[in-house]
Amino acid sequence: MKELIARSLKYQQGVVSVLDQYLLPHQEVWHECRTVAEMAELILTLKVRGAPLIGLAATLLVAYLAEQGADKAALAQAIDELEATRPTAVNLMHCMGKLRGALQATDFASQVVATAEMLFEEDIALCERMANLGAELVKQGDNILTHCNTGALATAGIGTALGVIHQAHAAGKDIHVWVDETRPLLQGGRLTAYELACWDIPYTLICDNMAASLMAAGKVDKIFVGADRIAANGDFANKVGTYNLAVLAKHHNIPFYVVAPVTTLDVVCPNGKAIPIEERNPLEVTGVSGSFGSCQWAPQNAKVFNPAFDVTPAELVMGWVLDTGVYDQHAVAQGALLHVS
Ligand SMILES: CSC[C@H]1O[C@H](OP(=O)(O)O)[C@H](O)[C@@H]1O
Repeated sequence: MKELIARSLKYQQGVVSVLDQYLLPHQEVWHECRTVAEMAELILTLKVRGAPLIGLAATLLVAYLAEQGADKAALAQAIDELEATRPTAVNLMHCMGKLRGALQATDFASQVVATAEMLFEEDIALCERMANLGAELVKQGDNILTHCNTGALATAGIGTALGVIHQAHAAGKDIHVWVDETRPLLQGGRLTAYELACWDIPYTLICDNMAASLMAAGKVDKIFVGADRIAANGDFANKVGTYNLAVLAKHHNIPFYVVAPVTTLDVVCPNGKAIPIEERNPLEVTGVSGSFGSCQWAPQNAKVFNPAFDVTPAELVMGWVLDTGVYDQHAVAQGALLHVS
């Protein structure tokens, strides 16, 4: 496999390495990964996270095993086990499906490696196209609100929603970003703030419960978020708290955009009700972020509801920014997303 390098994932000197996103922004720790169990643990604990990145990390691990001489049955099992790690992000299913196709070839090992290289390099190009298309929607001086983390850490390229923000800034549009901290794991406060600081993009960090009053005060011009799965009718799943923003945006008449590559589309999924929502460990809610559950602040044995995602109905979305174009509510209602992937 050729050398492949992204912000939080790389294949270099014959090994797959991932940046531990749970420890960012205060520690940059890379983990070498040589087994399915190691990669599964990294994904399950969100050391490796972000819908596109999850799929690519799992893919590189399978390609590494293929190069190490794993047989077809072992590779098929690796694909199944990695696909089961996180049920909502369809990019993982997309990548694993492509690898299953490669396994059908006589020269399956080289086909798996070639597929991994293609998917990795494809994501870089998809991010570039989304960033350019989405940046056209940003006006000079816009105050943009975003949720969770959708930057270079979550993809092999510049990111999805944060890629749009990066490109708009690079085009000199003098923007400011409101960053939702994104409870409970603080992907916004820890990772998006970190990426925007690295890019010298002005931002202000807020708690998730502060977005409403900012919108009411007229301080939010547009909202850009990522997605983990977009259904055929345009309903989409994204980090929990996204639906809140969409309802508030509708109430305050603020343009609300979803930014995602076509690999996030699931046209077999008819609508948002059919998207599986991952529920996670209660300790993520009751513990201090980064303490791995060790520093608990909630009452002992508190009953906890911890869905990692929520679903936003298509009617709350002004536009879907995909790498193939920007689709408005009319186009999506006409089934435009069915003919994209
Ligand atoms: C371009 S990342 C898309 C998506 O993934 C994140 O979820 P997680 O941090 O749990 O992997 C978040 O929902 C982002 O919007």
